[in-house]
Amino acid sequence: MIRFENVSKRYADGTTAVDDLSFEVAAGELVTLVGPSGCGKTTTMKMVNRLIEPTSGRIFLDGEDIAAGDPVELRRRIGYVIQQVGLFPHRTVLDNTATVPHLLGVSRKKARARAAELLDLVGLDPSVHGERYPDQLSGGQRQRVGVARALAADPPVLLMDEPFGAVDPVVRERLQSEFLRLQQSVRKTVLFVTHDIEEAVRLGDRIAVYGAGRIEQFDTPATVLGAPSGDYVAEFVGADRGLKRLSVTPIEESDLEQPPVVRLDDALPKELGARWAVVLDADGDLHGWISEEHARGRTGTVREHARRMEAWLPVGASLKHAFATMLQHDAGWIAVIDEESAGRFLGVLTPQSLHEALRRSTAADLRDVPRAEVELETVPGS
Ligand SMILES: Nc1ncnc2c1ncn2[C@@H]1O[C@H](COP(=O)(O)OP(=O)(O)OP(=O)(O)O)[C@@H](O)[C@H]1O
Repeated sequence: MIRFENVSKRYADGTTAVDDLSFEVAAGELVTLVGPSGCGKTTTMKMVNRLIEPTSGRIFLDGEDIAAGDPVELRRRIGYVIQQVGLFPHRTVLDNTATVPHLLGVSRKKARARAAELLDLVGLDPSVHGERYPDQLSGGQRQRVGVARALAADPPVLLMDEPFGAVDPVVRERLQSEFLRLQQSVRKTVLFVTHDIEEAVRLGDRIAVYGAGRIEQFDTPATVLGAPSGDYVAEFVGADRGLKRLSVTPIEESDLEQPPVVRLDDALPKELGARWAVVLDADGDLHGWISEEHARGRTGTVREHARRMEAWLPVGASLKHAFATMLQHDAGWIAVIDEESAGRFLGVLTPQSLHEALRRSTAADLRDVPRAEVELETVPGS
């Protein structure tokens, strides 16, 4: 969808901002450009919508060399979100969002109706926030309007330059989750600039890690974290990259252990055969758990002695989420269920299997990377 071919940019004062850059972004892919200040991320992005022209090399959008066409026409196909949102101060939020489609010839009524839908999509209530002016919104709400406005003309490509940089960390995390959810439904081709590695890892299908004017590594978050291409990337992603990797590795069914299982309506067994067992209902759904200590010497049914399960997660949740849940409930294991099939119990994850899962994902992602270059950190407590 977007292809850079040997692109360089030298500014008039001799600064080489981007040096012989070649990469490709697939349709519907979200690529984060991450790196320290001044490494050329913004320059890269602004060459895509021709706010900056390259000194050499070519950029293709959907197979067409962008230098050949009209820049205004080009920008209609590209949404642009920046940190200083740039909303019109004297227009309401709804009008701000409807402006571009209206300029493109959509009737005012239709443009406003679409704007209301988009505000809703980014988590703003059009009937409440739509009639306000930009200075009557919080920073996070203004950023949401920025995203809604960029989507208003339904462009296939979105360029986002530190869009969540100006808000506090809690709001930023919320905006990131909302944006990820939104991207799942709109599937735009996105270039997203950030200097925050956490943000890059969380949002990117792939990450381009920049050194001065060049991409040092361009790969999935899991691979960048599991096998940094060299000292520069290793240092940039941070010494805690093993922990960061937890957040990009989902729990898979094959990671799970199978503990003893008892049914709710069974008679209490004499021995559980383990320190604890999982309790399922007649449909195989998770009910809770029972401990050997609690069951020993007692009679009756499992139901009378079972405890409710607090620590559980759906399959597909991240290993980080699993680890956090274990800590939160002070639990040595957590149950994993299949939400798609109404909560069917699949198995449990322990610190041991969590560590194994991390190893498994590293091995799977890094098939082509020599073993000696793969670094893993152990999970604390395992
Ligand atoms: N108009 C310009 N004239 C001269 N040099 C420029 C110009 N714009 C940017 N530069 C330089 O080009 C280099 C890359 O700048 P760019 O804005 O692309 O970096 P960045 O990675 O986006 O940085 P930041 O994270 O700080 O925004 C920097 O050294 C910058 O000083």
